[in-house]
Amino acid sequence: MCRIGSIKSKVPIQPSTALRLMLPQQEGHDNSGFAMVMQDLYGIFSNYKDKPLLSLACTQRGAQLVEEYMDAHNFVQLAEWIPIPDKRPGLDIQAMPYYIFRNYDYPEGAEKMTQEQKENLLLDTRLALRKLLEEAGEGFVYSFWPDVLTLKEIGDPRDIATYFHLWDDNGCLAAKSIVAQCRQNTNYDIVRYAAHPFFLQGYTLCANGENTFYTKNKEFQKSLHRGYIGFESDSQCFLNTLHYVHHELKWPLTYYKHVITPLPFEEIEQREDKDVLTAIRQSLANLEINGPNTVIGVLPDNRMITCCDSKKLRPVVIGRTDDMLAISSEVCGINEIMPDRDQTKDIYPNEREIIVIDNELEVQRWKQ
Ligand SMILES: NC(=O)CC[C@H](N)C(=O)O
Repeated sequence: MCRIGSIKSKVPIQPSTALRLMLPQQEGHDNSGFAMVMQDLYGIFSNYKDKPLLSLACTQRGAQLVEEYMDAHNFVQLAEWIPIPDKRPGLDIQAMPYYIFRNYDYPEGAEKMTQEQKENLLLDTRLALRKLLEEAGEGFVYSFWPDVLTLKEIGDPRDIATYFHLWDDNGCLAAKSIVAQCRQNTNYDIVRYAAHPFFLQGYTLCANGENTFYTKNKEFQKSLHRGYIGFESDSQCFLNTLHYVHHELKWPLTYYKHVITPLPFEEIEQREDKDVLTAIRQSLANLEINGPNTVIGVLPDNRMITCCDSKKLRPVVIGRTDDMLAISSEVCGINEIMPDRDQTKDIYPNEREIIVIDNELEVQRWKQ
């Protein structure tokens, strides 16, 4: 069983806090993937919050291919962070030669584009870079979006942090939102793209569990949107459905839960909104999920969410102080980073709700 965790804070935090949240939970994963997505960035990217940030891991040739592509498509490089790794012997990490985090200015003429056109440009650019690197076997690209940084690796999270100097708290990387996952592979090959969280057009998501409707979800999703690709982990289906319901159909977020874990027909019959709920069940049955699962997500407006499968077969807990809130598979992670919080205020979400944390750290519980 993987472990998932996230922190939303009023003051910027560094990755070491997210690692301290995750490490006490290490019994639950097998070093098959560690990743984190940082959003609402401070540190070295603070002056470029509105400019798209590319996160990739590649070879030297891969870096060259990306540069050529970006030049040819008139993206102008603004700022860059290329970590100089700590290569001490004995670290459990399957590192790539280069990690590149680079802000670009939009191509000329982008100021006339609508928000939707810009979002499509960024997605299409990421997909094109992914294809380029994949075909050449020279690297991986994880996100290309303003104010979002993704780091993915295979190995022991503690060693990965050492490799990237994340224990040093040197102020380079800081954010008000971090989502992290330590993976236990229950799917197929161990590959970088399978490390959660996954990212798509402002939506971030990681999961703990199994989606036994993976094949059904995947076949349907492939026909819905060009961004629904890869499927290296069954959990990517949760992200695609979140994006589809909220971004493509533009439905209120509450319907996400009704799509992935609909109420039983007997319960729907008792509800005032039974026509809508029945229509959803009938038309989007292929997006229902099954199996034990908990997910943590972040929306384009930076709200953070969590919800569980319909039987609550995977744990999750939320703890908070005045300035910081954390979601975690296990309470021991929260105890580590917030030992002095009021534990009586911890929230254990139930199987029929979505928890939404807004940017003031107010917690809303939306009953399905
Ligand atoms: N152990 C887990 O929770 C695994 C999550 C998911 N099934 C994956 O392999 O990516």
